[in-house]
Amino acid sequence: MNSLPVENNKISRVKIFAFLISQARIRLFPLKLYFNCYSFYNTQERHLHLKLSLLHCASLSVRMLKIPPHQVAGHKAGNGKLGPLVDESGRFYKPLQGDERGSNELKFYTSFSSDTRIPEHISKFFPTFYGTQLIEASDGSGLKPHLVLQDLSIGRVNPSIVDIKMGSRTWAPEASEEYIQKCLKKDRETSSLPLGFRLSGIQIYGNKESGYWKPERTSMQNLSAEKLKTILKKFVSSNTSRDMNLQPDCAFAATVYGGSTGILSQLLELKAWFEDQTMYHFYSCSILMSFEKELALEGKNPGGQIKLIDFAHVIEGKGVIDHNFLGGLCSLIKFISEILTALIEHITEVVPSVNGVN
Ligand SMILES: Nc1ncnc2c1ncn2[C@@H]1O[C@H](COP(=O)(O)OP(=O)(O)OP(=O)(O)O)[C@@H](O)[C@H]1O
Ligand SMILES: O=P(O)(O)O[C@@H]1[C@H](O)[C@H](O)[C@@H](OP(=O)(O)O)[C@H](OP(=O)(O)O)[C@H]1O
Repeated sequence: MNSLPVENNKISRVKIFAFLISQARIRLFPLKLYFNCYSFYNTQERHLHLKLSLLHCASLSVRMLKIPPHQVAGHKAGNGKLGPLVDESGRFYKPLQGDERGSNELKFYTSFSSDTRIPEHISKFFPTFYGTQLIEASDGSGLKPHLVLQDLSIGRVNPSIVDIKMGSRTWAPEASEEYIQKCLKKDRETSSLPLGFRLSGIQIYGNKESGYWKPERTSMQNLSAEKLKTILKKFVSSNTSRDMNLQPDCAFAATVYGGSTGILSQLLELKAWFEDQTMYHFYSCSILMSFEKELALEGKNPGGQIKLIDFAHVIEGKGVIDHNFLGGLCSLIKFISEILTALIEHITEVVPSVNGVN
């Protein structure tokens, strides 16, 4: 788009007035304005009009930024802290951390989003990357660069979400000795080392009355295999958030974890790629698992999905399989498969006796 050459193209006061009026009614979609309104504008004036309208809309959307309502882990905005923000159009703004974590995550998104070697059935597991943008930081420190990502919770009303930090080891070989020691300690003290992943944060929707069950994050990180399986069962159970201490009934396991489009199927698709790809090593990356329980309650598809997030510690794979991530993924798949197998065994035990066969 060319900018308006002032000498050749004087804009009359009437036109400027008309433009200002249109700005007062700016809720109209700018393209509609561009094509339908003010036919007395010439092309260059219309281009200028469109540019200003878009700028105005951008500033409106910036004003509507808010703290993500469904964030379960990581650095959080609020109380003067720096954290991600979302807008109503479905964008998630993650502040670029000032050190190499920020530059590394930006490097990853830039390279991955234009990497033609990534098949579409794999890129769908990653948030869409829209570049970076300077926006007012949540800690009040002024304009700061943010990664602009697809908001994975957009359209969800009451999502159940779990952030699963993958791998027995959460540090990349290039990290500083101090950082390695910090991570080593945490990996040893949590389920990361023995089980290949840890639950970084979780929220489980109960029902309208009881709302969410959102336990203290640290209480979810060092679970034994048995307790971890119970949490993954609770995730897909009909228990309200007040009766989470009761035995989970796995009422929605089949529709959320099972089926041809369910979470297990998606995990297996991801595993097949990890068994082959040697381009990246995803240290400290998370799988975000979510679904909408109310849809399951209504007998509809609850939209179980997995997405990969947090790429601050991703490094080049240099032709080597990412055994660290793959090991964690196989372990997670085993947990979910066992939950589904137990469900099938339970049904085959119960159904014949109901029919009087046994
Ligand atoms: N694209 C996204 N859309 C919606 N929610 C997201 C998105 N990315 C992250 N989140 C939410 O934010 C949380 C933290 O994300 P992320 O791990 O990227 O942040 P972080 O501050 O780097 O975390 P950490 O401190 O663990 O390194 C996730 O658990 C999830 O709830
Ligand atoms: O070292 P970094 O890159 O700055 O970020 C930390 C890292 O992602 C840890 O894995 C995370 O622990 P979790 O397993 O709890 O997510 C920790 O959260 P914490 O500060 O809340 O412990 C983060 O601060």
